[in-house]
Amino acid sequence: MDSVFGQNSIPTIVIILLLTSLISKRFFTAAAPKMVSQATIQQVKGLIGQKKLFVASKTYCPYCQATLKTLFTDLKFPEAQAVVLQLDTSDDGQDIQDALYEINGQKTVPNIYIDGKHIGGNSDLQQLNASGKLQGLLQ
Ligand SMILES: N[C@@H](CCC(=O)N[C@@H](CS)C(=O)NCC(=O)O)C(=O)O
Repeated sequence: MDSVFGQNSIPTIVIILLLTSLISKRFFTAAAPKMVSQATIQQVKGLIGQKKLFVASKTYCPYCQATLKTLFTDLKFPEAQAVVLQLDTSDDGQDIQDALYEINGQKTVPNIYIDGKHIGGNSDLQQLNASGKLQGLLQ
């Protein structure tokens, strides 16, 4: 019985499969996060644990400004107890952002930690503040 694909169907199917595989590999490779060295990941983990508060920020980011205002202006958290990194103005900012993504799966800034515990972004911080829990965490 003839195949529904007709003659030469097998080579055609093989070529289609190969092309599909090549195209999808290209897409998935482009979407995959950049590889970060273990050394950078360890360095960033060190920065996260260095002080009570860690914020990875960008100077132009309105969510970061809101977070910094809440922490340092409204709640008067002492700047000396915080590590605040401005990723867009530092040479290794992109590496740090990639490492943070590897560590906690968050791609955006601000990327906030308190006592080495991942808080999340600005919306998470504002929720904690609105619920009255943030001040306790910062004590
Ligand atoms: N829902 C997030 C929004 C944060 C956000 O969108 N940040 C932007 C900068 S303003 C960002 O990180 N964009 C990607 C990037 O800069 O790599 C939050 O509340 O923190």
